[in-house]
Amino acid sequence: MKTDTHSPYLAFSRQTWSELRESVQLPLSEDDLMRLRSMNDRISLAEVRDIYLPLSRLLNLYIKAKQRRSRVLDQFLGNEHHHVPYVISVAGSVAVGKSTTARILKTLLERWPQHPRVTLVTTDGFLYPNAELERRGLMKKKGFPQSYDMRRLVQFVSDIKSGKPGVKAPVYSHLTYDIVPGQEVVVEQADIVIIEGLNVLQSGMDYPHDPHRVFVSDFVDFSIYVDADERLLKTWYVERFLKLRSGAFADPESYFHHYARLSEEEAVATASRIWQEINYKNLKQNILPTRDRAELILTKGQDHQIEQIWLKK
Ligand SMILES: Nc1ncnc2c1ncn2[C@@H]1O[C@H](COP(=O)(O)OP(=O)(O)O)[C@@H](O)[C@H]1O
Ligand SMILES: CC(C)(COP(=O)(O)O)[C@@H](O)C(=O)NCCC(=O)O
Repeated sequence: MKTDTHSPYLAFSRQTWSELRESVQLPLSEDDLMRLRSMNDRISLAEVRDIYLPLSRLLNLYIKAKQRRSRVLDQFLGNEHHHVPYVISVAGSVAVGKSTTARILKTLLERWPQHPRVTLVTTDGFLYPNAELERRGLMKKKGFPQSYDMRRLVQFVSDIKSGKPGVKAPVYSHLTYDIVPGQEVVVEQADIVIIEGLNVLQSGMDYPHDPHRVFVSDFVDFSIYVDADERLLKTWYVERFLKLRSGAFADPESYFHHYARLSEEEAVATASRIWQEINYKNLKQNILPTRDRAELILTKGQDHQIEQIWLKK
């Protein structure tokens, strides 16, 4: 572990961090391993053991401390104890692996007796529907601050943190490339809510078109930023696009059905263009500048291996 007195972060190498797994009392069961494997067969189980397992232990300690603190406050105020979920956010570029990280954390955190109910929410549900984006001339700006109904997202997180029952979030489909009418995720009795999206560390400054004073981060207990070199990000974006081309794009319901007919070379060129014109621009302008607001930064190298961990002191 490196300590630089001027940095707000403690820096861990992969090796030092992985040694912390010794302190984890809940080893992975065969069942956990099966669940993780069925989620994404490219996830390395060594990675789960060395990186994500110690992280789940750290989160478990933070959550228990927060639960104790809120019981003390209720006792002091003479209030009946009410249950409020612990909120974890996961930020980073498109294709860095936010949703995979969020799903691994959900699987691991559910195993702890203090917080078995974990709900996952993605902020893409708060994108404006395509019809509205078209009306505003924003179809090529999906993922940029202007493309989200940020006030609705902030209200959603605020409702969760005020302990409201049955808080609802809209749902986005990567297949139809649009909000799914009538579908919603309901957050009910959750011990932990994981909110994943490229915008979760953004503040009012990032929304000059719609300035607001309350941010998602005001309601988040622990924030994570998943980071990687931009060349790796582009490779992962193109690889995912190629995978979708031979899978989901073949579905006539898919917004990108016409991409299924592209040759491999054409598909790589199309994905590279979308990356360069939309997602890379968004990364540079709106996502990367929020990285240092995170409590924890996971820096990935080749094959999604986490090489460095930065934890705020
Ligand atoms: N830990 C990991 N190990 C192996 N592959 C991964 C890992 N995380 C993500 N991927 C792959 O990288 C691509 C992007 O991941 P995804 O979670 O969809 O990213 P995001 O939600 O940030 O857009 C996907 O093809 C996914 O299978
Ligand atoms: C819906 C998104 C903004 C969000 O990305 P995610 O949270 O899945 O990383 C992104 O996947 C997207 O659609 N970007 C627009 C350009 C593109 O089609 O990739």
